[in-house]
Amino acid sequence: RALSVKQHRSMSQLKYKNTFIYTRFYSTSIAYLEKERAVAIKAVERASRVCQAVFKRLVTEETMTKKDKSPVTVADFSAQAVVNSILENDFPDDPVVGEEDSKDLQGEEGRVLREKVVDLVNTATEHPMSSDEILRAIDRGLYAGGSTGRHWTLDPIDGTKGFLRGEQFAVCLALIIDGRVRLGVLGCPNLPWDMSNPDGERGVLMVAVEGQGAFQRKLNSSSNEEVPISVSSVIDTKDAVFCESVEAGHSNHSDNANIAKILGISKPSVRMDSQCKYAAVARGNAEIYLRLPVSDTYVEKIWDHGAGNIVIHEAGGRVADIHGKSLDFSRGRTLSANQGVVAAGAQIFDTVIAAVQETLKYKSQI
Ligand SMILES: Nc1ncnc2c1ncn2[C@@H]1O[C@H](COP(=O)(O)O)[C@@H](O)[C@H]1OP(=O)(O)O
Ligand SMILES: [Mg+2]
Ligand SMILES: [Mg+2]
Ligand SMILES: [Mg+2]
Repeated sequence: RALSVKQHRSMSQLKYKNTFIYTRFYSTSIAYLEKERAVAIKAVERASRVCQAVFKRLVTEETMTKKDKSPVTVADFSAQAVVNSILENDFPDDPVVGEEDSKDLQGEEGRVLREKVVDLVNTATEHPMSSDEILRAIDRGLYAGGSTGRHWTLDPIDGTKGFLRGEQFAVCLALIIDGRVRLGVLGCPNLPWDMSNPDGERGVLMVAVEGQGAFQRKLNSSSNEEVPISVSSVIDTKDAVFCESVEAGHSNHSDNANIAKILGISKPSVRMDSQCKYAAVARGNAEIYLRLPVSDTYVEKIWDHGAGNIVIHEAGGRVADIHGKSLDFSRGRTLSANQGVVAAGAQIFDTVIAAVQETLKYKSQI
């Protein structure tokens, strides 16, 4: 699985010159998820471009409100349609667990929004799509998920609130096989390429396949160059920086601050929307991601953590819930077996979980 690109290429030539023996060898152990990786990158790149176009043209005009009061824009629907139609084309048998559905785009009530979505999607697809085809593509995301077989999970825009503020958001796509995340792509259009130069070039895509490491590449670039990434080498938590949600309604800022105090952290937290927090930890811009639950009833969704989870693992980090338990992607559309999320480099991970436990124990006593 960890063969170099050169080795991959030589095996694929053998595949064409010779017969099934090589084909089988190639497909099971050499090119593990090679096609899926390329297609997922293409899909996330296209969807990211759609989101950026929407931000330029539409964000300030109009947003709509979902029942749960989260803002949903024409970009969420368009990006889901774009990714799902690319996946359908290359992997017609793969179901998708996607965040959005077409309900709000249907009938006379949905007409205005639907027309905008149709317009936008057709700027990003190779072949024009009809309105019905677009609604159907969005609803390919209704799959229930589960512990067997393969399915994708998609958050067409994670961090809608960040997107609307012109700050961080991410297009997140992951492939789950038999209940485990095997491939993840994070498109982060507003993330600076170099954090030490925040006003410089923006747009990062991170990609990870199980056993192959994590990489970043420039989004919106003709270059396919990929750079390996790894988590920070900081081993003393007092030198660490932690990141958390901007929205206090998504993660408990005061619990997060207590944990930081126990860890001896003196630097202020980095507040960032979306799975860009995983990206920041994966390339060592921050050491820890804390997502302490704000309520006992909120259940995290698989599309909010799938891609980030594998990018962190492949960059040398670990991810678990507040009890130190790995995230279980086999339960369906949600992470119903888990509560909250903690991510950090492998070397400091156990120390961070211990601080989380201490904070929670103290809270339960008062
Ligand atoms: N009470 C909650 N606890 C944790 N996450 C939440 C909560 N409510 C919404 N979210 C989700 O948090 C994610 C954004 O996280 P962040 O603030 O870290 O960027 C969104 O996907 C959002 O889902 P939704 O799209 O359903 O609103
Ligand atoms: Mg949402
Ligand atoms: Mg989300
Ligand atoms: Mg979303």
